Amino acid sequence: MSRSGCHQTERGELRIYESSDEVATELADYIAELSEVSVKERGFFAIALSGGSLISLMGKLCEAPYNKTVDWSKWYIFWADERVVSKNHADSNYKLAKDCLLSKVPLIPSHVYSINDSLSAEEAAGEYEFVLRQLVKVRTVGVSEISDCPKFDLILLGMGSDGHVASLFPNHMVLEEKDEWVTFITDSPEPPPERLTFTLPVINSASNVAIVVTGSSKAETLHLAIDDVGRDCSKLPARMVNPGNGNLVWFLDKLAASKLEAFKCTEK
Ligand SMILES: O=C(O)[C@H](O)[C@@H](O)[C@H](O)[C@H](O)COP(=O)(O)O
Repeated sequence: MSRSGCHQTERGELRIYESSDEVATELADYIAELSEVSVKERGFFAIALSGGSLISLMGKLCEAPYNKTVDWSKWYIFWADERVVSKNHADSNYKLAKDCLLSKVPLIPSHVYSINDSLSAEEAAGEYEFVLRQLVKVRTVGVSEISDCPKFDLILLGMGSDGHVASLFPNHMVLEEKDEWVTFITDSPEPPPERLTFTLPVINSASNVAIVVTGSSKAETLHLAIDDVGRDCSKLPARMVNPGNGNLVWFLDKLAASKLEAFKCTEK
């Protein structure tokens, strides 16, 4: 029996693939499908991106058939986290997404909501939240039924080997933030130190959250984020992603999934 495949667990749906190439293809299918459903149902597709390897995997969306079949004019693009650097800096998540995807598909430029890079971290977080509040009022971004938070059609996250998602790092006090939608940190354990990030209430109010993880260096942390390991991992950021009224899907390659119960038990 192939150890790849889908597994429904209490921590969401696990989709495990042979290679990161396969992850990229399936991820593109999944995003294109959600875009079609959201545009049909709401007239918009509000998607939030992160940084890291997930963005190059999304590059498949520039290729056929997606470049022609996706209704790019209905996409509204946001960032679940951003580094406080200028937009043309190598560390900018906006630049990464622009180079890998956004500049290669026919998006409407005014639908791309990048973070203001001329402000301090605190000011930029406040401004981004203000912008989101306006878009929620007019329902370009949906509104959650369970909180006063925005309800993104899709939030895409990667996971660091320490278990961070977006710029929510283990043991950081922003994990406790309940009121703000967008917050900032100035002491990121990974450079650059200043970052903006969606808070957990916003991530957990989305209709769909996908966490994309590849490579063996993430296997042990992924095991802690997904399996019951007999010790308290409830404060691991990746384990705190739990969209109450939405769907959580993990896109994994075999290397990242190698220590998961769901993966190992198909061997027996
Ligand atoms: O801006 C960031 O740093 C990211 O949003 C961050 O959360 C990233 O997604 C993970 O660190 C995984 O990155 P990799 O997949 O490249 O390891």
